[in-house]
Amino acid sequence: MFLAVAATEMEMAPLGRMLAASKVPCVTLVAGVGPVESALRIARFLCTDGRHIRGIVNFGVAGAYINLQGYQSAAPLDVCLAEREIAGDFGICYGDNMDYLPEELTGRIAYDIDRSLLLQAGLILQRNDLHPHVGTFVTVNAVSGTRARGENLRQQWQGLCENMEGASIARVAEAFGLPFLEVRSISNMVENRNSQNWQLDEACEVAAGAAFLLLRELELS
Ligand SMILES: O=C(O)c1cccc(C(=O)CC[C@H]2O[C@@H](n3cnc4c(=O)[nH]cnc43)[C@H](O)[C@@H]2O)c1
Repeated sequence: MFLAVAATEMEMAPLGRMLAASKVPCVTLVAGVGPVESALRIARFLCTDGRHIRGIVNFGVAGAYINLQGYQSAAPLDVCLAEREIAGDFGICYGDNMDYLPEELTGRIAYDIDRSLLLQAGLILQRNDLHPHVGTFVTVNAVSGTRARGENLRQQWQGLCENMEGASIARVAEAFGLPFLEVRSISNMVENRNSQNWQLDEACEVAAGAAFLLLRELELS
């Protein structure tokens, strides 16, 4: 069985309904917002729950970086699959800019997603008419509240979108030797903060729908 992880009840609720209306076997966990709480709750779960877990699927909402170079960025309610996760604000902060400490001090801050699992996930979503953006997700402790900060993170990492848990969940999955996937739907653009532009409810539905498809079809593989 896969472990499906979301940060909040709001993100998990639609998946709970979809699982209840199906026979897809899956364990779910609401792991909390932010890298510390999510890593703690997942590690505790994996150490104490007796069930066999064959992989972790992290799903939920994310903020999309606005691409200034004429390339298309992800738009609200688009589906995004992580090919790489970065602990993007673990370092030295100069206003909107980040610099990073030596790896000897911090350990790795970048996590590549297993290529064959990512390919399988992309095909599953495509087959079901969801056409995911595939790219680098940046994990932050603080939601970027200015477009300038988002632009710096985007440029630094060729980032597609940001969230607050993915890199730490990838780290936990790696420590427990579990395959890891992350799928998110865009609830907001990373811009000068305007919470009226956020489409949280709709993005939670889209993200859960994508996670359900992945869980259903990966379970058969
Ligand atoms: O400010 C509010 O009123 C508010 C209400 C509900 C949720 C929030 C969040 O900040 C959600 C953070 C949550 O969602 C992910 N997320 C979504 N968009 C972003 C973003 O632009 N930057 C970072 N994280 C984002 C994140 O994974 C959290 O779990 C605010």
